[in-house]
Amino acid sequence: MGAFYLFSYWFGFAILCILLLIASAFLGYCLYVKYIHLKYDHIPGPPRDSFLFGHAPTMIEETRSGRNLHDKFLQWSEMYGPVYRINSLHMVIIGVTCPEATKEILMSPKYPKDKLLYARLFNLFGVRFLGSGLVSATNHEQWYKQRRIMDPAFSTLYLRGLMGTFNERAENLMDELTKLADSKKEAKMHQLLSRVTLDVITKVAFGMDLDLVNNDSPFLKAIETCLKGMVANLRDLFFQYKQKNRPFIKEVREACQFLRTTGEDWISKRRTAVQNGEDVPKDILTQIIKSAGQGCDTNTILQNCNTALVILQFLVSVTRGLRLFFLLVLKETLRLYPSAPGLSREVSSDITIAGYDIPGGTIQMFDTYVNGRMDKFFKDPLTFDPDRFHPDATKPYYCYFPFALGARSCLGQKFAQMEAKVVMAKLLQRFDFSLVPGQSFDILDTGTLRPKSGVVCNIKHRDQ
Ligand code: HEM
Repeated sequence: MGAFYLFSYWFGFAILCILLLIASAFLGYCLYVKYIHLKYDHIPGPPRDSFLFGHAPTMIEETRSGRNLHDKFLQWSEMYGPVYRINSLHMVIIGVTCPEATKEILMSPKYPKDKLLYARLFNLFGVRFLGSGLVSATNHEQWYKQRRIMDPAFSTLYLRGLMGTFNERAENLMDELTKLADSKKEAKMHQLLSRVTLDVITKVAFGMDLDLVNNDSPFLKAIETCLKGMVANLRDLFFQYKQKNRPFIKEVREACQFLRTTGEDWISKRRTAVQNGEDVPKDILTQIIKSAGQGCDTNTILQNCNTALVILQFLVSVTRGLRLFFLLVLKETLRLYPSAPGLSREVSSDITIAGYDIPGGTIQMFDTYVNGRMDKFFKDPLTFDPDRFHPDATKPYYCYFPFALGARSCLGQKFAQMEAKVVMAKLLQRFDFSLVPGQSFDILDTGTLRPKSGVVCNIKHRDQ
């Protein structure tokens, strides 16, 4: 009996000590959060939803209810000025719409991509996702090594040689549209364009004939699922710990694994073929394997191929102004509907932006969607006017960056433009489009932005 009492006494004591420890750790953490608030509260910002979670509940709710989070950032930028503060736990992100700061920070390699966001792309719920590929590498040396390997495969000269493939894939889409126009059936343009985009990259980059315009492929679903998982994981720090998300997390892991093994398989077959001197397609993968030489492992190539595939879900919304001059239309479309609107950088030392002293160690966030819709940068910002980008018009000054800026700008910019040019030229020459009533210009925020109602169109042959 005595032993039992003694055990209960010590057990109770141990529990009490543990509780006290947890309480003091929590108190210490709260004090730290308070210190962070004091350190940054001279920077304007919306009222926090809660002491601990800061603005995270608002952001999670925006995402959960299907609204575009970037509209919230736009609202905050308009209310609080060129720099505003977002808190979440002990972390602070500064939203910036000051052109001088945008120029300084995005154009200089001195400010790396931030680890908080980009390191979360390394793994997705425990399965390797983008690794330290081009988009997600935060270490400059590591990034530079890879970019040097990838650059030649995305040069204008090299891409011009792939024009035949661009054309051939775009023709598949035209055939499908011809069928729809003949049978007077509606065309789900967003879906079709997503498919042709992926079709082009898998052919141009990996020499694969998936013909996604006419066939379903687990590939499409896997990429969609990974993208969804990526956004959920980025926007809600506790997403993976919530019981109700378990089935979805399992799906994401499987999708990630599927992309990885498929990519590994394609790459290792091609490496072997190149090493054996076999006749291989003159595509981007061959170019990368050759320029990487022996020093580049499958992993490095794979993580960049995965990156490219995920990125290719970015789609230009070709809903308006189809008959206007191509490049201006494309630029104006990306002003209002940028596919990848947000960028962030880590600023390790103190900096002054628009008169506000910002302590070192913060993350600065730049948003081309927000800038593009502010009337301090673009007159009547919601009016679609391609002439804003006319060569004679004043160029936007560091307030327009749909392909990012500086060294870390989009590697695939020329690729995307070339592809859009081929597809749009064919579309314009051959068909007339009218939106099916009920379609809106609303945006679906899935990390990348896309048209919410799918751009369903009635199409007619142009000569009819
Ligand atoms: C309309 C189409 C596209 C848009 C709007 C776009 C936009 C962007 C943006 C904003 C970034 C910077 C991302 C960040 O810093 O987090 C980026 C990076 C990148 N993009 Fe694109 N992109 C497009 C198409 C493509 C295509 C077709 C490819 C490849 C085939 C591609 C490959 C890349 C790569 C590899 C990076 C990382 C570059 C680096 O850090 O060195 N993109 N893109």
